[in-house]
Amino acid sequence: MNQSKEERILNFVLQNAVRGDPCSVLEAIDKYCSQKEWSMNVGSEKGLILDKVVEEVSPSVALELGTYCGYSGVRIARLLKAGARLLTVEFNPAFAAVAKQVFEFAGVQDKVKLIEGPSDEIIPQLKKKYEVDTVDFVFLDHWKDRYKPDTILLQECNLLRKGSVLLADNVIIPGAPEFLNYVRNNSHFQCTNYPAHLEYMKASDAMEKAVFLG
Ligand SMILES: CNc1ncnc2c1ncn2[C@@H]1O[C@H](/C=C/CNC(=O)c2cc(-c3ccc(F)cc3)cc(O)c2O)[C@@H](O)[C@H]1O
Ligand SMILES: [Mg+2]
Repeated sequence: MNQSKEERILNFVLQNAVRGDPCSVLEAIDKYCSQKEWSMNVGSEKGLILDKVVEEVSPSVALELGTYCGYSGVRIARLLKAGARLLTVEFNPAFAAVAKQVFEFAGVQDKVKLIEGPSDEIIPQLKKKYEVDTVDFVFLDHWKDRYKPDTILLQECNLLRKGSVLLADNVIIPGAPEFLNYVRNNSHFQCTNYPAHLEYMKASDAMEKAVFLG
Protein backbone atom coordinates (compact mmCIF):
# COMPACT_ATOMS: atom_id res chain seq x y z
CA MET A 1 0.00 0.00 0.00
CA ASN A 2 1.83 3.13 -1.09
CA GLN A 3 2.32 6.19 1.11
CA SER A 4 0.11 9.26 1.22
CA LYS A 5 1.54 12.72 0.56
CA GLU A 6 1.12 13.46 4.28
CA GLU A 7 3.17 10.36 5.18
CA ARG A 8 5.86 11.43 2.71
CA ILE A 9 5.97 14.84 4.39
CA LEU A 10 6.27 13.17 7.80
CA ASN A 11 9.09 10.91 6.61
CA PHE A 12 10.96 13.87 5.18
CA VAL A 13 10.69 15.57 8.58
CA LEU A 14 11.89 12.47 10.44
CA GLN A 15 14.88 12.14 8.10
CA ASN A 16 15.82 15.81 7.69
CA ALA A 17 14.79 17.75 10.80
CA VAL A 18 16.38 17.72 14.25
CA ARG A 19 14.34 16.04 17.01
CA GLY A 20 13.22 18.63 19.57
CA ASP A 21 13.90 21.56 17.25
CA PRO A 22 10.58 23.04 16.07
CA CYS A 23 12.21 25.45 13.61
CA SER A 24 14.02 22.60 11.85
CA VAL A 25 10.66 20.82 11.50
CA LEU A 26 9.09 23.91 9.89
CA GLU A 27 12.09 24.29 7.58
CA ALA A 28 11.91 20.63 6.53
CA ILE A 29 8.19 20.84 5.69
CA ASP A 30 8.66 24.10 3.78
CA LYS A 31 11.63 22.62 1.87
CA TYR A 32 9.70 19.46 0.94
CA CYS A 33 6.52 21.30 -0.05
CA SER A 34 8.28 23.97 -2.10
CA GLN A 35 10.62 21.56 -3.90
CA LYS A 36 8.83 18.21 -4.07
CA GLU A 37 5.06 18.27 -3.45
CA TRP A 38 2.87 21.32 -2.87
CA SER A 39 0.81 21.04 0.31
CA MET A 40 -1.67 23.30 2.11
CA ASN A 41 0.55 24.29 5.05
CA VAL A 42 0.34 27.97 5.94
CA GLY A 43 4.01 28.24 4.87
CA SER A 44 6.80 30.60 5.85
CA GLU A 45 5.51 33.94 4.51
CA LYS A 46 2.03 33.73 6.05
CA GLY A 47 3.69 31.85 8.92
CA LEU A 48 5.56 35.03 9.84
CA ILE A 49 2.21 36.88 10.05
CA LEU A 50 0.89 34.06 12.25
CA ASP A 51 4.02 34.30 14.43
CA LYS A 52 3.58 38.07 14.88
CA VAL A 53 -0.08 37.80 15.86
CA VAL A 54 0.61 34.93 18.30
CA GLU A 55 3.47 36.93 19.90
CA GLU A 56 1.22 40.03 20.09
CA VAL A 57 -1.61 38.07 21.77
CA SER A 58 0.64 35.81 23.89
CA PRO A 59 -2.33 33.48 24.41
CA SER A 60 -2.79 31.24 27.47
CA VAL A 61 -5.32 29.20 25.49
CA ALA A 62 -5.00 28.98 21.69
CA LEU A 63 -7.38 27.07 19.43
CA GLU A 64 -6.65 25.84 15.89
CA LEU A 65 -9.34 24.56 13.53
CA GLY A 66 -7.81 22.25 10.91
CA THR A 67 -4.55 20.69 12.13
CA TYR A 68 -3.67 18.92 8.86
CA CYS A 69 0.02 17.82 9.20
CA GLY A 70 0.70 20.00 12.23
CA TYR A 71 2.81 22.70 10.54
CA SER A 72 0.87 25.69 11.94
CA GLY A 73 0.38 23.86 15.24
CA VAL A 74 4.18 23.64 15.63
CA ARG A 75 4.43 27.29 14.56
CA ILE A 76 2.00 28.38 17.27
CA ALA A 77 3.12 25.99 20.04
CA ARG A 78 6.81 26.93 19.74
CA LEU A 79 5.87 30.53 20.68
CA LEU A 80 3.62 29.76 23.68
CA LYS A 81 4.70 30.91 27.14
CA ALA A 82 5.17 28.39 29.97
CA GLY A 83 1.85 26.86 30.98
CA ALA A 84 0.03 28.02 27.84
CA ARG A 85 -1.59 25.44 25.60
CA LEU A 86 -2.80 24.91 22.04
CA LEU A 87 -5.95 22.90 21.34
CA THR A 88 -5.97 21.81 17.71
CA VAL A 89 -8.96 20.15 16.01
CA GLU A 90 -8.69 17.66 13.12
CA PHE A 91 -11.39 15.28 11.88
CA ASN A 92 -9.32 13.21 9.42
CA PRO A 93 -7.72 10.35 11.43
CA ALA A 94 -4.88 9.87 8.93
CA PHE A 95 -3.93 13.56 9.08
CA ALA A 96 -4.26 13.54 12.89
CA ALA A 97 -1.87 10.58 13.09
CA VAL A 98 0.73 12.45 11.02
CA ALA A 99 0.29 15.66 13.03
CA LYS A 100 0.69 13.78 16.33
CA GLN A 101 4.07 12.45 15.19
CA VAL A 102 5.11 15.89 13.90
CA PHE A 103 4.27 17.46 17.28
CA GLU A 104 6.22 14.74 19.14
CA PHE A 105 9.27 15.03 16.86
CA ALA A 106 9.24 18.84 17.24
CA GLY A 107 9.07 18.43 21.01
CA VAL A 108 5.92 20.54 21.44
CA GLN A 109 3.59 17.68 22.40
CA ASP A 110 3.32 18.84 26.04
CA LYS A 111 1.87 22.18 24.89
CA VAL A 112 -0.49 20.73 22.30
CA LYS A 113 -3.79 18.89 22.76
CA LEU A 114 -4.75 17.33 19.40
CA ILE A 115 -8.49 16.69 19.42
CA GLU A 116 -9.85 14.34 16.74
CA GLY A 117 -13.32 15.25 15.55
CA PRO A 118 -15.36 17.81 13.63
CA SER A 119 -15.10 21.40 14.87
CA ASP A 120 -18.89 21.81 15.14
CA GLU A 121 -18.95 18.89 17.60
CA ILE A 122 -15.76 19.79 19.50
CA ILE A 123 -16.36 23.53 20.00
CA PRO A 124 -19.48 22.96 22.21
CA GLN A 125 -17.40 20.52 24.31
CA LEU A 126 -14.47 22.85 24.98
CA LYS A 127 -15.76 24.32 28.25
CA LYS A 128 -16.86 21.16 30.04
CA LYS A 129 -14.79 18.39 28.49
CA TYR A 130 -11.58 20.35 27.80
CA GLU A 131 -11.75 22.74 30.77
CA VAL A 132 -11.62 25.88 28.67
CA ASP A 133 -13.03 29.15 30.01
CA THR A 134 -12.43 31.39 26.99
CA VAL A 135 -9.96 31.20 24.10
CA ASP A 136 -7.46 34.03 23.61
CA PHE A 137 -6.49 33.17 20.04
CA VAL A 138 -8.11 31.14 17.25
CA PHE A 139 -6.39 30.13 13.97
CA LEU A 140 -8.96 29.21 11.31
CA ASP A 141 -7.50 27.04 8.52
CA HIS A 142 -10.06 24.29 7.97
CA TRP A 143 -12.81 24.08 5.31
CA LYS A 144 -13.31 27.68 4.22
CA ASP A 145 -17.14 27.48 4.28
CA ARG A 146 -16.88 26.56 7.97
CA TYR A 147 -15.10 29.73 9.09
CA LYS A 148 -18.33 31.74 9.50
CA PRO A 149 -20.50 29.05 11.17
CA ASP A 150 -17.70 28.15 13.59
CA THR A 151 -17.11 31.82 14.44
CA ILE A 152 -20.82 32.09 15.29
CA LEU A 153 -20.64 28.83 17.26
CA LEU A 154 -17.66 30.12 19.28
CA GLN A 155 -19.77 33.15 20.27
CA GLU A 156 -22.84 31.05 21.06
CA CYS A 157 -20.69 28.87 23.34
CA ASN A 158 -19.33 31.98 25.12
CA LEU A 159 -15.79 30.98 24.23
CA LEU A 160 -14.73 34.47 23.11
CA ARG A 161 -13.88 37.27 25.53
CA LYS A 162 -13.25 41.00 24.93
CA GLY A 163 -9.96 41.00 22.99
CA SER A 164 -10.03 37.39 21.73
CA VAL A 165 -8.24 37.33 18.38
CA LEU A 166 -9.32 35.27 15.36
CA LEU A 167 -6.80 34.84 12.53
CA ALA A 168 -8.08 33.29 9.30
CA ASP A 169 -5.89 31.85 6.53
CA ASN A 170 -6.81 31.91 2.81
CA VAL A 171 -9.30 34.77 2.68
CA ILE A 172 -8.32 35.31 -0.98
CA ILE A 173 -7.45 31.79 -2.18
CA PRO A 174 -9.41 29.54 -1.88
CA GLY A 175 -11.31 32.45 -0.25
CA ALA A 176 -13.77 32.72 2.63
CA PRO A 177 -16.24 35.37 1.39
CA GLU A 178 -19.07 34.62 3.83
CA PHE A 179 -16.63 34.82 6.77
CA LEU A 180 -15.12 38.11 5.52
CA ASN A 181 -18.56 39.66 5.02
CA TYR A 182 -19.66 38.47 8.43
CA VAL A 183 -16.76 39.80 10.51
CA ARG A 184 -16.23 42.98 8.50
CA ASN A 185 -19.88 44.03 8.80
CA ASN A 186 -20.20 43.08 12.46
CA SER A 187 -19.74 45.78 15.08
CA HIS A 188 -18.46 43.14 17.53
CA PHE A 189 -15.31 42.58 15.45
CA GLN A 190 -12.41 44.89 14.56
CA CYS A 191 -10.80 43.54 11.36
CA THR A 192 -7.35 43.86 9.77
CA ASN A 193 -6.28 42.36 6.44
CA TYR A 194 -2.72 41.03 5.89
CA PRO A 195 -1.90 40.60 2.19
CA ALA A 196 0.55 37.79 1.39
CA HIS A 197 1.03 34.99 -1.14
CA LEU A 198 -0.34 31.49 -1.34
CA GLU A 199 2.08 29.11 0.35
CA TYR A 200 4.96 28.06 -1.94
CA MET A 201 3.36 29.92 -4.91
CA LYS A 202 3.29 33.40 -6.51
CA ALA A 203 -0.50 33.72 -6.35
CA SER A 204 -1.88 36.37 -4.00
CA ASP A 205 -3.53 35.37 -0.76
CA ALA A 206 -4.26 37.13 2.54
CA MET A 207 -4.97 36.53 6.20
CA GLU A 208 -7.69 38.37 8.15
CA LYS A 209 -7.44 39.22 11.82
CA ALA A 210 -10.74 39.79 13.62
CA VAL A 211 -10.58 41.00 17.23
CA PHE A 212 -13.72 40.30 19.25
CA LEU A 213 -14.82 43.50 21.02
CA GLY A 214 -17.20 41.78 23.47
C1 LIG B 1 -15.58 21.18 9.27
N1 LIG B 1 -14.92 20.91 10.48
C2 LIG B 1 -13.68 20.41 10.57
N2 LIG B 1 -13.29 19.91 11.76
C3 LIG B 1 -12.05 19.39 11.88
N3 LIG B 1 -11.14 19.35 10.90
C4 LIG B 1 -11.51 19.84 9.70
C5 LIG B 1 -12.78 20.39 9.47
N4 LIG B 1 -12.84 20.82 8.18
C6 LIG B 1 -11.66 20.53 7.62
N5 LIG B 1 -10.84 19.93 8.53
C7 LIG B 1 -9.46 19.53 8.34
O1 LIG B 1 -8.73 20.74 8.12
C8 LIG B 1 -7.90 20.60 6.97
C9 LIG B 1 -8.53 21.28 5.81
C10 LIG B 1 -8.05 22.43 5.36
C11 LIG B 1 -8.71 23.11 4.20
N6 LIG B 1 -7.72 23.99 3.62
C12 LIG B 1 -7.77 24.25 2.32
O2 LIG B 1 -8.66 23.79 1.60
C13 LIG B 1 -6.68 25.07 1.75
C14 LIG B 1 -6.56 25.08 0.36
C15 LIG B 1 -5.55 25.82 -0.25
C16 LIG B 1 -5.45 25.84 -1.71
C17 LIG B 1 -5.15 27.01 -2.38
C18 LIG B 1 -5.04 27.03 -3.77
C19 LIG B 1 -5.25 25.86 -4.49
F1 LIG B 1 -5.14 25.87 -5.84
C20 LIG B 1 -5.54 24.68 -3.82
C21 LIG B 1 -5.65 24.66 -2.44
C22 LIG B 1 -4.63 26.55 0.54
C23 LIG B 1 -4.76 26.51 1.92
O3 LIG B 1 -3.89 27.19 2.73
C24 LIG B 1 -5.78 25.80 2.54
O4 LIG B 1 -5.88 25.83 3.91
C25 LIG B 1 -7.79 19.11 6.73
O5 LIG B 1 -6.81 18.57 7.56
C26 LIG B 1 -9.20 18.66 7.14
O6 LIG B 1 -9.23 17.28 7.48
MG1 LIG C 1 -4.63 27.42 4.70
